[in-house]
Amino acid sequence: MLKANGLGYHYPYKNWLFHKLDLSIHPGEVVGLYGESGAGKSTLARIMAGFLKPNRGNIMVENEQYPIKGVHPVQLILQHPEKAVNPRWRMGKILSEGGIPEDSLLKAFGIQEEWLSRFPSEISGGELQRFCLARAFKPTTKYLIADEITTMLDAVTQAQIWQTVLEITRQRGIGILAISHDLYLLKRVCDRIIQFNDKQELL
Ligand SMILES: Nc1ncnc2c1ncn2[C@@H]1O[C@H](COP(=O)(O)OP(=O)(O)OP(=O)(O)O)[C@@H](O)[C@H]1O
Repeated sequence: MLKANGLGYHYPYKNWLFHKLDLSIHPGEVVGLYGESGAGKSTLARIMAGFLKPNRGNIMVENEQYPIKGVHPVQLILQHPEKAVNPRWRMGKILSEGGIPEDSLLKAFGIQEEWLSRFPSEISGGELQRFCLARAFKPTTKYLIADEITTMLDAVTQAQIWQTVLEITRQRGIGILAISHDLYLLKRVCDRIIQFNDKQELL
């Protein structure tokens, strides 16, 4: 289980974004996080993925407390995949960073051989997001934090990507925290949805 207990975070000299937040995701469960712009969703995403230390509270993944040593079992996927890749590397090198993904993953995401020799600027945003997802599904990955991962994509690509993500996570028992301000999307893909309320606490 991925479990956050009493999390609190504020940026320096700012008010608390959240101050006593409990959240748990079971293996294979898809949990939606819905909230208004600026509520603190992306900040929470970075904390859950271990990139940012909370001011209070703690997080456990499979009974191990953060910070995690070695390859992180919780992988973060961002809205803008271009921010998650080295623009000077070709896609083949980006993909194999931290281990070469299985062929079945590349096939599932429809990643074409010819894209591997291109730079990130030479493929579309949707194609780049497929690479970032394939890279995130390492053998050690247990949870995915999906922060508005299809917001910038057209409806058809959005549906294709989510279908593939859900197929893989179901097969592997991977849990997802799906963050979005698109309640319609969350209702389609999630087992349950939680939201920040006026007091910036989870309902
Ligand atoms: N590095 C930072 N330093 C100070 N304040 C920040 C920093 N990053 C974000 N903030 C502020 O913290 C608040 C929460 O930001 P965050 O990006 O987590 O919200 P969000 O719910 O993901 O919003 P959106 O849906 O618009 O992406 C915002 O008011 C934002 O301006």
